Amino acid sequence: MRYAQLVVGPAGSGKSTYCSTIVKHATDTNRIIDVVNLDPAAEHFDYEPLVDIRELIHLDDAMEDEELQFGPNGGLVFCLETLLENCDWLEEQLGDVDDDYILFDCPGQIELYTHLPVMRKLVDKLQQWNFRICVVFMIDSQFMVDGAKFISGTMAALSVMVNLELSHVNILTKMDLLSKSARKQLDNYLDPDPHILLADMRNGKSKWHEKYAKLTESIGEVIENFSLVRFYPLNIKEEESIDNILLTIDNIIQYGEDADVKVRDFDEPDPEDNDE
Ligand SMILES: Nc1nc2c(ncn2[C@@H]2O[C@H](COP(=O)(O)OP(=O)(O)OP(=O)(O)O)[C@@H](O)[C@H]2O)c(=O)[nH]1
Ligand SMILES: [Mg+2]
Repeated sequence: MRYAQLVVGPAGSGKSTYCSTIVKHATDTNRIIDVVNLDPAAEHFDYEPLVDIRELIHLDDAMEDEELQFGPNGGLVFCLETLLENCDWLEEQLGDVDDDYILFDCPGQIELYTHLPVMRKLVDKLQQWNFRICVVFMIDSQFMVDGAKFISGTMAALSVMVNLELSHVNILTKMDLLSKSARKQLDNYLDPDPHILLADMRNGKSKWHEKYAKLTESIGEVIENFSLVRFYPLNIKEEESIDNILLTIDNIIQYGEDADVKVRDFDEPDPEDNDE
């Protein structure tokens, strides 16, 4: 088995920062976690990538090509499709290491995860290569501190879940930037209760909310009924917070459990061989 986190989410939500934070935490705790950069337009990140899509194709290649003439978003999709067409390259770069653990730092265009097929296809490839994958959907906590935004963020998370059909964790990033009062507000949502959300939105009493109160209510019920939509806060300034997130994801992809089995097998004395 091999292990992977597919780190996705809107532009600037903190994906690359998360990857470097996890790598550092892993190093400090004697683990090896590598990162693959899948953002063909990336300019800066604080980790040493194991594989970098830009070595295969850079966004500029797609945009500056006289025939292709892509804009930034079409260009990005083109780059990822090129990666899929060259998945032998990716497979070779990844190597074939048993029990390896890799974070895939993805681009920030949300449509890649909500409805385009390209990421889904990449996931299929990774699964063929024996990766057990957890999607890690990052969302900036600063955009989640009122009812309407929370519902909108939740719907985004849901559509990623439905499109990628994988184990899934939602992470609220940049918790260190929240004020005390914003933090309190957010706490009300962490175990999503649509009734709190709705009451909160009704307090706004805008014309729109009056008119669509029923719609909002139904959305609230969908969120509650799915109860899959749960958010884990991450404060990268607190080691314990990072540790909790990693532990949660490790459990989901069953990292360590198989290794335990292997150790046990190994320790079992072989009756045929008394030398070891
Ligand atoms: N204070 C604080 N800043 C953060 C945190 N995470 C990210 N940032 C900042 O937010 C900005 C965007 O972070 P990135 O990690 O580049 O976000 P990204 O999701 O990789 O962005 P794209 O790849 O462009 O989609 C940077 O200036 C980071 O320093 C966090 O947990 N706390
Ligand atoms: Mg990034």
